[in-house]
Amino acid sequence: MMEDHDPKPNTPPDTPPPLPPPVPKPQRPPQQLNRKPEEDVGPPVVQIRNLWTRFGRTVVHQDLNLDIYAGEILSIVGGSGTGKTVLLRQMLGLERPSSGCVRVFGEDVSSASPEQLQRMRNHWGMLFQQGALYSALTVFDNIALPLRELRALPEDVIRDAVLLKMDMVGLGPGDANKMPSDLSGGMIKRAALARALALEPQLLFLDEPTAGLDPDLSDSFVALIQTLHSELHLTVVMVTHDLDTLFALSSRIAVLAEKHVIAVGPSCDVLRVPHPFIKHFFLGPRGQRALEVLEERIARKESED
Ligand SMILES: Nc1ncnc2c1ncn2[C@@H]1O[C@H](COP(=O)(O)OP(=O)(O)OP(=O)(O)O)[C@@H](O)[C@H]1O
Repeated sequence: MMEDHDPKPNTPPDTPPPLPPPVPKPQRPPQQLNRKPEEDVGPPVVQIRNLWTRFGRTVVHQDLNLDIYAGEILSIVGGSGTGKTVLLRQMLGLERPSSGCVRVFGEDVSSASPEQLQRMRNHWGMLFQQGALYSALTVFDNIALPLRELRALPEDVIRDAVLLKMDMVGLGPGDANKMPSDLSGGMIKRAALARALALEPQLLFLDEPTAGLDPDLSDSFVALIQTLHSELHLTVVMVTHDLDTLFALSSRIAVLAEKHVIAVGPSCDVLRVPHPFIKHFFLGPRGQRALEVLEERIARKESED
């Protein structure tokens, strides 16, 4: 999708023109990757414009721009300290940028009042890496919390909604009264995902969703996210260091380096950007292994289709 359209030579089919000598493709400057997917996907769900973040004299983001479109899974990657978490927190309205703006569903999160933010948050869900569940509440009460906070729903409606969400993430009614300390790592993630989905959000934020899971649990959690993403028509914004998760889930990847987004696009396009971080992150031994797994998955899917 990233290449410009080559004009077709206007010659009759029986007289093919001689093949020109191969011309090396010019390297695209990375910022040219920063454009929307080709299909008509409407206005961005998340729009970040000219964003600067400073902590004292430290500049973390410098004139950062990023658009996230409906229905995609956009993953943010970058080296340690490049500001991925801060950016996620700014999208959630938990931190304000020093300047610039972050719009979610067209509303400016960066200047919203606490009341406006609360209303906006009812349209998105968050799965945090840590502190996923309240340890003093049962699984049921953790998932019911966002519904109860609305102060508008009767308990029987809440009960049905919670059990439905538990079923969606693969938890049974027998898990409802368990405490978080009784759950395995994979079940904690599933319960936290159920809570993130409690208000039926259109937008889901995931911070390191598979961190701390062993490879099998990680694979099944990735498969669950894939299923929910397509069944619920979610837009997903994810921060992850895990290359298997990244390649398996991402529609597009945004790479943070040098204080801004140096490339954003499908993984195959981002991998071609000649930047030292991209080479190091994606094309080292870990990246090669994850790519091989991805290629196997694609080949398997193609042969099934
Ligand atoms: N409240 C704060 N006050 C001062 N500096 C901060 C604050 N929050 C974040 N930072 C700094 O901003 C930079 C970006 O932090 P952030 O946590 O977003 O990085 P990250 O890309 O998520 O890193 P990692 O991959 O290691 O989690 C870091 O240098 C961090 O120390």
